[in-house]
Amino acid sequence: MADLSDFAPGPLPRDARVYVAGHRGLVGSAVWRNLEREGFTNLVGRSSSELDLRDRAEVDGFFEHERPDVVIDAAAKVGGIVANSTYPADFLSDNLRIQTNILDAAARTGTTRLLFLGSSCIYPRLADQPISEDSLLTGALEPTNDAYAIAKIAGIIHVQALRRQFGVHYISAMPTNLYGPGDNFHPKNSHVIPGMVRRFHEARVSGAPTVTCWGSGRPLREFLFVDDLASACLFLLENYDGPETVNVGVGDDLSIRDLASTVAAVVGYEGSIEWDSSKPDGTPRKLLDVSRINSLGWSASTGLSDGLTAMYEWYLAHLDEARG
Ligand SMILES: NC(=O)C1=CN([C@@H]2O[C@H](COP(=O)(O)OP(=O)(O)OC[C@H]3O[C@@H](n4cnc5c(N)ncnc54)[C@H](OP(=O)(O)O)[C@@H]3O)[C@@H](O)[C@H]2O)C=CC1
Ligand SMILES: C[C@H]1O[C@H](OP(=O)(O)OP(=O)(O)OC[C@H]2O[C@@H](n3cnc4c(=O)[nH]c(N)nc43)[C@H](O)[C@@H]2O)[C@@H](O)[C@@H](O)C1=O
Repeated sequence: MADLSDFAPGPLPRDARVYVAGHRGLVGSAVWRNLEREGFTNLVGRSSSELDLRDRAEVDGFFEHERPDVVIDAAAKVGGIVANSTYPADFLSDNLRIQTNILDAAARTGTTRLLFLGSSCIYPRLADQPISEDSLLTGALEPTNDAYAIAKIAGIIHVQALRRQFGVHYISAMPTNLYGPGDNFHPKNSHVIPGMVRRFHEARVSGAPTVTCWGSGRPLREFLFVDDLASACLFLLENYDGPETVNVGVGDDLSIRDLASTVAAVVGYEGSIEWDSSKPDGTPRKLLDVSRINSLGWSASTGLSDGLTAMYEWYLAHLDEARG
């Protein structure tokens, strides 16, 4: 294994020991697939039942034993707008513990490269659009996910602090809203795209004349296909070594109302769509400025309709698994 203690842009050795935290989740499974495709031969993963990342002693023991060279942290308590507003204490506490345990253990046991994943909800609710990385900590957060956002902001600062104190090559990236194969299709706790895919699919199959979606349909959101994020993760580990976080998105957005029509078309649902205004809208707009990652040489490659089609094919092939 080559010495990775000095950063130089370029391919990581394919025999580097890479720990993908959260390797069974939406992001972690895509990262794992991409690393295998790229020829990595020494991957490490643990499910939450094998290793509870909230438990500091367990995490210390795991790192002492496995001593990964590279860590991609895609483990977190994750959910859509309703899950975030219903369980804020869990989103704050679980995520602070998971990321703190991983970051401290990695630095202590000699992990040389690490990528921490946050989320675009770390930025102020009314940040200027598109949202640049410099908007961090310049205004009040969106209340439906402030607890989760504060945990993720702590992760960014923790990465910066470890770089300053120990000189490690750890970085962070902030993805926009994601979707893809292996998503969470829970009817209440999921994000908007898997929630809609499931609802429109079930309505088409049952012949229901109406599907009800949440909120006003007016908020604007940007959506990144998860395999594109997986390629960005490897790209950043191989090409970026700075304290500032890096946004990962596609650079354009659409209204939730237009998203609903697009998902309905992909699924083949032809009934009407109604809106439940008792459900929260969340932040009015969340479009990332992706010029930093674009100027480094990476951009997203999967369009929304292609990504949704691939996701729906996966859903149809994994109906039992997807319904939990
Ligand atoms: N989905 C999205 O739209 C977005 C996600 N992100 C970020 O991407 C990352 C991954 O999210 P995503 O893949 O969607 O989430 P998922 O819920 O699909 O996956 C999360 C993973 O974390 C693991 N995990 C959770 N709690 C624990 C624990 N206590 N101990 C060990 N492992 C645990 C789970 O393991 P297991 O399956 O074994 O239980 C699971 O594999 C997160 O940091 C998230 O904030 C950022 C922006 C948007
Ligand atoms: C990734 C991101 O995810 C969350 O923030 P969010 O962007 O608000 O994400 P969401 O996907 O849940 O909703 C987007 C919009 O869509 C509307 N909407 C319509 N119908 C459904 C629906 O069926 N399900 C859901 N979930 N939303 C729906 C919904 O009312 C909202 O206006 C945060 O937890 C945050 O922490 C975070 O990081």
